[in-house]
Amino acid sequence: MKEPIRKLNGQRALDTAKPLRHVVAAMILRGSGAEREVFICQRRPDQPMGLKWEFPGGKIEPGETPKEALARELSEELGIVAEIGDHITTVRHTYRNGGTIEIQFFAVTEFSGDLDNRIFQEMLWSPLERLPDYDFLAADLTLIRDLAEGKIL
Ligand SMILES: Nc1nc2c([nH]c(=O)n2[C@H]2C[C@H](O)[C@@H](COP(=O)(O)OP(=O)(O)OP(=O)(O)O)O2)c(=O)[nH]1
Repeated sequence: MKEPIRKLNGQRALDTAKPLRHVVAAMILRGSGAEREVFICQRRPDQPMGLKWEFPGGKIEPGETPKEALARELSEELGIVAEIGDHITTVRHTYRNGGTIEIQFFAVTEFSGDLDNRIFQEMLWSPLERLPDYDFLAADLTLIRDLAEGKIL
């Protein structure tokens, strides 16, 4: 590890300080009460953190508001035109590779178009209490537990 860092001209601090990545993700909801379900997606095996489950979304691009970014991601990933609803929560997480992400979660209850799998391994509707059965990305685990226990939504 020492050799490649030295080659970077002594900029070790810059090399290790990765910028915060701003991410948005959707909780697409249907049904109510005990029937309430949320739409979840599994990453492909060849992606980083492959086969983990997540909420559809992605990184905010320069010049986008969080809601604009999420609407774009849902169009690209699922082929839907979504109305981005209330902000639910924001989570910060540092992955083992040293990268920190901040994820803003929004509710989506209205959209047009059929959910079309454009990039995922698998996708499905899950009852909230069944979410802990899926192997979610580490940043999502507290949220998953809170959703399953009825503490959020
Ligand atoms: N969409 C989504 N991303 C999540 C969730 N939880 C979580 O840690 N993430 C992380 C995975 C990615 O590092 C990042 C999402 O950005 P992205 O979807 O554009 O990134 P990506 O898979 O291409 O991965 P990369 O560019 O960071 O290597 O946020 C989640 O529930 N949904």
